[in-house]
Amino acid sequence: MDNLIKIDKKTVLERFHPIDKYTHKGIQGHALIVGGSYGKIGAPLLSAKACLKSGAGLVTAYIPQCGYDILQTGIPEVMVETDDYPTHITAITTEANIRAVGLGIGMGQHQETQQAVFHFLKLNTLPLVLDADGINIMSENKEWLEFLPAQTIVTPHRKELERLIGLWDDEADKMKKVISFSETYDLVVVLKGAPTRIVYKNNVFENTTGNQSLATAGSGDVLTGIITGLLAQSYDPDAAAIVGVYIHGLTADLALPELGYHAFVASDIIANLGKAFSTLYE
Ligand SMILES: NC(=O)C1=CN([C@@H]2O[C@H](COP(=O)(O)OP(=O)(O)OC[C@H]3O[C@@H](n4cnc5c(N)ncnc54)[C@H](O)[C@@H]3O)[C@@H](O)[C@H]2O)[C@@H](O)CC1
Ligand SMILES: Nc1ncnc2c1ncn2[C@@H]1O[C@H](COP(=O)(O)OP(=O)(O)O)[C@@H](O)[C@H]1O
Ligand SMILES: [Mg+2]
Repeated sequence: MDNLIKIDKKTVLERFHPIDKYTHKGIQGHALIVGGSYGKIGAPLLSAKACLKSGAGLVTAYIPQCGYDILQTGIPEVMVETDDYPTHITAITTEANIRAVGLGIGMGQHQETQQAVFHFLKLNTLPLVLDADGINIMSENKEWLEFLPAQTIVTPHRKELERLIGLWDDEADKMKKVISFSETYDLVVVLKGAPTRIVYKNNVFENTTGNQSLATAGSGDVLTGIITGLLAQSYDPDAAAIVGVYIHGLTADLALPELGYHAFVASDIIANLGKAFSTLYE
């Protein structure tokens, strides 16, 4: 592919914003993570934690009631707003001062949740990351794609991509379809996999970090949190996606000597975020 740009340390440093000595949490930005359902509260927990540990100044998680104690205990630094319903999301309310939203992880696709997404999208103008059930709900209601703000980031894995754009013949056909989809709706498409590729405006970026340790539950939920955290820090959406996938993959490379391929879990991505970001200051 002739327009392919490798995401290496140099590409990332061209887009990375070191944290200013005199910043404060207001400047670092307030992110909102929306997701979770009964049995899948771990997804917004992992995502919100990763978001905060990627430099966002404040993080609020919007979850169903059943996740309240889990979130507050699992990560006390994150603020929590709960839906009126116990097991799934039925409305999505955003507070003032939110700068970026990550939506869909562990959320399920209940009919009431789909309606909540519809009403949210009709009013929302904030930068947005859509993952997991956020993507699946758009696949069920393709006419809602029109409501996505310009440069919304979507982060499908292979199966989610298939639901969103339909089947492709081969790799070249897939890339052609994704480029056309990205242009039609002005989306930054993060094609998660080995390797992860990012498609935006006819540019294709390919990540150089990461390994098979990332094939573990919740690793995509963590990526959504990282990218949303960068968006809240006012990164351009394509830059947030590029820096986010590089740092996410790097955590697995840094952890490899200690954890190997088997014992690495999504929480280890979060545990290694500090080391990964620190390499950008060397
Ligand atoms: N602890 C938690 O709360 C977790 C919640 N999760 C949530 O569970 C929901 C379902 O997500 P899933 O992705 O598991 O379900 P999906 O049904 O969307 O995707 C999984 C299916 O896709 C297939 N597949 C094919 N190629 C794939 C690829 N490259 N990567 C991943 N899968 C591929 C798998 O074999 C499987 O059949 C989402 O809302 C997600 O956020 C998961 O992230 C797991 C952890
Ligand atoms: N073999 C692999 N090599 C590199 N990265 C991988 C591999 N398998 C999975 N990943 C990464 O792990 C993440 C998995 O995301 P996803 O399937 O959404 O997980 P989940 O929904 O469980 O959170 C993606 O960022 C993907 O690129
Ligand atoms: Mg996922």
